Amino acid sequence: MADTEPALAGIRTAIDELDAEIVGLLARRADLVRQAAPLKSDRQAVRAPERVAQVVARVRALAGAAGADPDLIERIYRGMIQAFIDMETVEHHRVSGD
Ligand SMILES: C=C(O[C@@H]1C=C(C(=O)O)C=C[C@H]1O)C(=O)O
Repeated sequence: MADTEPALAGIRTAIDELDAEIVGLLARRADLVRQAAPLKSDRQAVRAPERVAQVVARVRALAGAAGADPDLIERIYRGMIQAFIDMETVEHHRVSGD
């Protein structure tokens, strides 16, 4: 069997480069989500399920256009948004005491 190590190393280098971009984008997204916290009335408003549905529908369409699997992208987004909701809930409690 051919030596697969160089190919795997190349893939991992490319993944590392993308992760640097993704983390930068996630930091910007987290900052925006944090700014939304004081604008919400209560915990239900923090969760905003109708907005989550809107975001998921939009990224599924973007995934399709980009040649990615919409189901995979939805799973990633639902996990990410839940983490942001947890963070926003802590921030909402901090600023409103609710
Ligand atoms: C940032 C918001 O708050 C929450 C986080 C969302 C997100 O990460 O996209 C979407 C809706 C809310 O669950 C918002 O209401 O827009």
